[in-house]
Amino acid sequence: MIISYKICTSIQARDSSRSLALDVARAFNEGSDMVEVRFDYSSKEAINDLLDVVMEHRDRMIFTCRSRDEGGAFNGSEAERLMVLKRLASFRPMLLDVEYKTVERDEELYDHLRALNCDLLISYHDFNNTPSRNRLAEIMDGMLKYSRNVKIVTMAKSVEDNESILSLYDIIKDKYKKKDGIQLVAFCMGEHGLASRVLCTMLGAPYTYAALDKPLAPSQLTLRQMRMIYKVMDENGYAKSIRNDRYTIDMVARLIGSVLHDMHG
Ligand SMILES: O=C1C[C@@](O)(C(=O)O)C[C@@H](O)[C@@H]1O
Repeated sequence: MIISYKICTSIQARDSSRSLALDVARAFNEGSDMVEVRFDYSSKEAINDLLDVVMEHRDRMIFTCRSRDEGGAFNGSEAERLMVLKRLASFRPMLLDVEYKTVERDEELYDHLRALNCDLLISYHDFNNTPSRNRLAEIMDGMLKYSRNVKIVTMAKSVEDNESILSLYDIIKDKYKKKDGIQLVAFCMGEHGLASRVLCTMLGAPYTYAALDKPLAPSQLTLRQMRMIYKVMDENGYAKSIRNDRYTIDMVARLIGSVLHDMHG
């Protein structure tokens, strides 16, 4: 395999620890490199039991409890959500995903999480549109003050939005040094953004996201679909010709369409 890519499968932690354990096992068996556990789908009472069953894999896991205003499903107050985040951090997963907006407005939370020595993934989600390239770069610079691990996921309204979001990888290369160790995951959601979900890892993202079955975000592909798309790209020698331009994005979008068609047809 020439194309190097990693996939993080997003899993909803609902209240049954047994089904969470089964889903996690399935994701790893089906070739997922990492798992994102979405604790915003569980009640706060269930969290300890759920943590028990994922503990052994925590060094390959991203934990999060996403706020409702960034696409999450948490059913308690904001104070309760912050308590959950602190609890999750105390288990020291590979990364704890916390929204940029949350750490920006709550320095105390940020200091607390840092004091627990938990590596943070600072995230930004926009479910309405994709800001301009300049605005995306500004957002990313602000996020980098909090962690070297950052994630920006926005809604694509047009094919051009893929180019905007993927331009962040060039900015990282031009503006920062390798030794800064910045790990950026940036892609678009929505049907128009599918190519960026696949291309991001080929342009510098350490991993992309996939669903186990049902998508947890607009147009999230499944782990099986993602793996098949990369396999076909590899077999057809795509690695050589990958750039962030309209031609590549259209080519990859067409390939995704035909792979999905063949898988379901
Ligand atoms: O930020 C992301 C990416 C995502 O929104 C997606 O579109 O694949 C899925 C979320 O679970 C994850 O936290």
